Amino acid sequence: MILYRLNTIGHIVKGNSSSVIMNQLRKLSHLHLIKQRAYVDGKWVGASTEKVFQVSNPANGEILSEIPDMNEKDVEAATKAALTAFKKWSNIRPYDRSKLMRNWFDLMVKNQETLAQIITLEGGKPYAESVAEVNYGNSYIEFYAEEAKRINGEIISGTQPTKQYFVTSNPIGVVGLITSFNFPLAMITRKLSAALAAGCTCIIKPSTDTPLTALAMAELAHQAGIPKGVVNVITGSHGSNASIVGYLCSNPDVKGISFTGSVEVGKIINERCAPNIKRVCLELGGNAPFIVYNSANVANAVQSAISSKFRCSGQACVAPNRFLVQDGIYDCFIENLLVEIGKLKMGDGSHKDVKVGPLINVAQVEKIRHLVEDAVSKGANVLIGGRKAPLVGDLFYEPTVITDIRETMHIYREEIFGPVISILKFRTEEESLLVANQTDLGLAGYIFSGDINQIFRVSKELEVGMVGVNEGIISAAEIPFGGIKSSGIGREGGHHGLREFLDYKYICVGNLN
Ligand SMILES: NC(=O)c1ccc[n+]([C@@H]2O[C@H](COP(=O)([O-])OP(=O)(O)OC[C@H]3O[C@@H](n4cnc5c(N)ncnc54)[C@H](O)[C@@H]3O)[C@@H](O)[C@H]2O)c1
Ligand SMILES: O=C[C@H](O)CS(=O)(=O)O
Repeated sequence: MILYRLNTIGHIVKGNSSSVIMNQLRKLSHLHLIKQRAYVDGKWVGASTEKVFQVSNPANGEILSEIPDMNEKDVEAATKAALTAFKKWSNIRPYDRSKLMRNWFDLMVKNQETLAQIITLEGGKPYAESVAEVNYGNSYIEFYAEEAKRINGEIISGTQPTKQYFVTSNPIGVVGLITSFNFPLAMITRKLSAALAAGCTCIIKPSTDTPLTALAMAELAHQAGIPKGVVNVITGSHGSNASIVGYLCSNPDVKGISFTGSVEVGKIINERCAPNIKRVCLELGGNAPFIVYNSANVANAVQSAISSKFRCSGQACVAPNRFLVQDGIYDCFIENLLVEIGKLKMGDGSHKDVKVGPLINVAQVEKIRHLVEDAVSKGANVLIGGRKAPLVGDLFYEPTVITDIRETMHIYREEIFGPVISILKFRTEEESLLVANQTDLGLAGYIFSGDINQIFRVSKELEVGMVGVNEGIISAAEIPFGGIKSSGIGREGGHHGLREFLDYKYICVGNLN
């Protein structure tokens, strides 16, 4: 049988690359969680067409694996499996759901190193960041394994003596979970854990660029005893995503879609779900302002800038996108920032001293290049970086600081999603708020100030879903993560995240005496 392999740039190459791939897999053989099949109805399966696509390491282009390039027929099979499983999963005792989720959590913790290696291999982020992501992602499983036991109803005391009012919370049914490339474990557990706790069954469509982590997680869910059909993972190439996700959006048996990704694709999904009035939760792009006032602790502001900006090489939805620095501490902030950026080492994330890895693909690198070149052509100044790093690898862009940003520049309004700090100087608080809110996105925002009155004033006025005050890393399993405006609909994490997968049912018992 000649295997047709659709590689990531869409060309069909005939089957003699299997030796390359098997050699690569042999090198990874200790990574027992690297899969070459998708996971449907408790079984490891290929695509009905036998098509595959390749997953590569963005640090060096090495092929890591070939996995199924699936289509609507494959998604239909997964949907049927999830529908069958829902009847039982939604009716087992919450304590039993909780126990199975706890089993999965324990296996995810036990396999932390292998999971982190897979994240670094397919996503490129430094290994230490991958370990942090595994811990962060696992905290959602732990949190919702507990929440599963506390999904209670209500008894409402009414004004009518012959009636008694009850409210129950019930799982919405089969849900589609579609996730982005940048946090391939945490973006899944943030949705999947809440959905499982609520009693829903799931069809996961991970990013085409980083699917291996999802498949590894499915293996551990299988080992944990989570029943067949409860968790399903469908994989697809860039050319297959629209049909796979379109099927999930339009099939009335799928009662909700939880999507993490770009605003552009989020809008497509929202439109596709509208005809069925399907529940949607959209976690979309950001354009976070990072405002440093004259009263700020500059050392803390600089360290926070580095930690929040260069996480995943700047490819984080909550990464600061526009740095607004007040005139009184501008020079001090810039001077200290350049010193710290000069310490950052770029390279393959599997090397322990690397702090900045590659971007995920050529499109991302070219987007960054265009944003910087456009800004420079309109008067911006590059203080450090500002160029690709071909000597390190095709997908590397140097950590960059660019100043004198103006409204006419694309970098002023667009989500950068790369290792580029763009800085504007401002004079007054009013000016900072005007610039900060001058975007149709509203996910996160950051304030660095020593004035408590200013902190509360600005926090109130910032048009975002989440505010970091004197802190650059704000995500946690207990909090309602999400944004406003075009950054999305709904929340993930905390008890708020459960509500995305639950419906209320009101029961009125009358004729009582
Ligand atoms: N708000 C959040 O919680 C959050 C978290 C992470 C990333 N993001 C955002 O995600 C974006 C980066 O992630 P990305 O590049 O993976 O996003 P993306 O929108 O390109 O892809 C997201 C998912 O949709 C799939 N997809 C791509 N094109 C599709 C199409 N036409 N139809 C159906 N599905 C399609 C992808 O395979 C992936 O699984 C950034 O904008 C970032 O801000 C937001
Ligand atoms: O990219 C977006 C993620 O949600 C970032 S975080 O790890 O949740 O902060």
